[in-house]
Amino acid sequence: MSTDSRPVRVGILGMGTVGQGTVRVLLRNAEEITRRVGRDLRVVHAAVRSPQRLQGLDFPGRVSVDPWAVVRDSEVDVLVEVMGGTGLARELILAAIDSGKHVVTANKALLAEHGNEIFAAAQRRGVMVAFEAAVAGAIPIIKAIREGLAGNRIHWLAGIINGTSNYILTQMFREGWSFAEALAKAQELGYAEADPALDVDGGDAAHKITLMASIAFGIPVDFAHCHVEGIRSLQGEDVHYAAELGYRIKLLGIARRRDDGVELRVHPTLIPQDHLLAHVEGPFNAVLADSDAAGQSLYYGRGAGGDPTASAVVADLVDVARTMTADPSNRVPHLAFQADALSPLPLLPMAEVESAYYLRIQAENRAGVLAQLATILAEYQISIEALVQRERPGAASVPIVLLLHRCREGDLEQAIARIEALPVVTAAVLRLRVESLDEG
Ligand SMILES: NC(=O)C1=CN([C@@H]2O[C@H](COP(=O)(O)OP(=O)(O)OC[C@H]3O[C@@H](n4cnc5c(N)ncnc54)[C@H](OP(=O)(O)O)[C@@H]3O)[C@@H](O)[C@H]2O)C=CC1
Ligand SMILES: N[C@@H](CCO)C(=O)O
Repeated sequence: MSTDSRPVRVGILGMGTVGQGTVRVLLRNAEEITRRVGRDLRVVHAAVRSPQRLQGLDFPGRVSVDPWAVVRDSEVDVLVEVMGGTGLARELILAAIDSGKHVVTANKALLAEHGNEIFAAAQRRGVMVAFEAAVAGAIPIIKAIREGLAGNRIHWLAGIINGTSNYILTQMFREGWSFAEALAKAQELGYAEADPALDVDGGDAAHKITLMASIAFGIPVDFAHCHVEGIRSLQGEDVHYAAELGYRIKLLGIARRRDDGVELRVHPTLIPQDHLLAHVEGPFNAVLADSDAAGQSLYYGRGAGGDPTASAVVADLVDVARTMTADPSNRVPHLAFQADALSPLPLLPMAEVESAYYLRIQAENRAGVLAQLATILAEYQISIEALVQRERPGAASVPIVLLLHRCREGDLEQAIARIEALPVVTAAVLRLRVESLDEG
């Protein structure tokens, strides 16, 4: 039992999907939480732009429309930031840290872009910034990597870490919904970001893999060098060709440590259809970690939505409440490694990445085309593993799908430029990466 039995007083910025979920979970599980912490966690003040959003919620504290009122409230010990954005949210969090408040946030965009500044400020002031909810919703992935795998050298992480885009891919390609229908439903269910382009264009997954790379490899947060591609370019025919070749397509975030640097990338990826990750559907997330002692470990759960995200926010509140009286130097470091022991490993450009590839090449429907493609690829020492070409009698052009063995992306890009310049090739080449997700 803690020696300080006073309630820990919580202020919340934002009472939308996550904010309301957090209050609901805190109220519903109050007794269990108190038994775990040894003190009550009590929400005393919340900020929301439209207070009518709180109708129907048995909200126990004060409500302000001005978020600064919560930050400046001397009765607030811990600030939960779940309003989103990277401008005002940054100022509010820095001010809260400056006044000695601990912070819990679900805001991956803010931490991916300003994490180094925020963690440094918290380190100086001796307060905690906890962010379990920022990555993979309910899955305790930050704790798993930062603490559970702390004895390992982590080789790589690969994750389905955007619930909205995984939900859209599932509904489009398994249920036959349109992109617009699936996105609208994801927004209605509270999965999507305020700006859903962040979900479908890969930015949200990039924020998350950037944070995970930092805690896995002990490197500063460097979102600017993360390579990002989303799901908009995917077509039904790619999903079907991939299936024919034995693969499923998922939006993956990948962070891989190499001797010469770190690969950090988000893109649609073909993965073997019998792999566990291939069966992660709807708003669920999963992260596969490959490390030297543990081998491969897989973490699976709900990646978005009010209650699942609240589960992570409340877990962080419990952690903060348990350790807020401890000497700051004895707490778990924000980025898993001691702040003065971060590695300068560079993030590698995509040209240096090695992968297998799927190409869809639209070309004139006549003899000799395949030979031209094979000749160009051979000049870059790129070999073909499999090929799919359907007869389409009478069609002026046909898709040719190639599965390529592993090669350097810079070489492939040069070969693709040569292929696109061929007079027989009628459209831009679609290039997707293929990952076997094998150990090591
Ligand atoms: N939804 C999810 O599944 C997950 C979300 N997150 C992150 O959590 C954060 C919140 O997301 P979510 O709950 O979905 O977002 P919502 O849009 O549902 O809620 C945001 C809340 O913040 C309030 N707000 C925004 N700006 C201000 C302001 N200037 N002053 C006062 N209140 C403000 C809004 O008020 P009003 O309602 O009046 O506009 C609203 O109550 C984001 O950073 C998001 O990326 C993280 C993991 C999962
Ligand atoms: N918009 C995010 C919320 C969870 O971080 C997603 O869909 O995964």
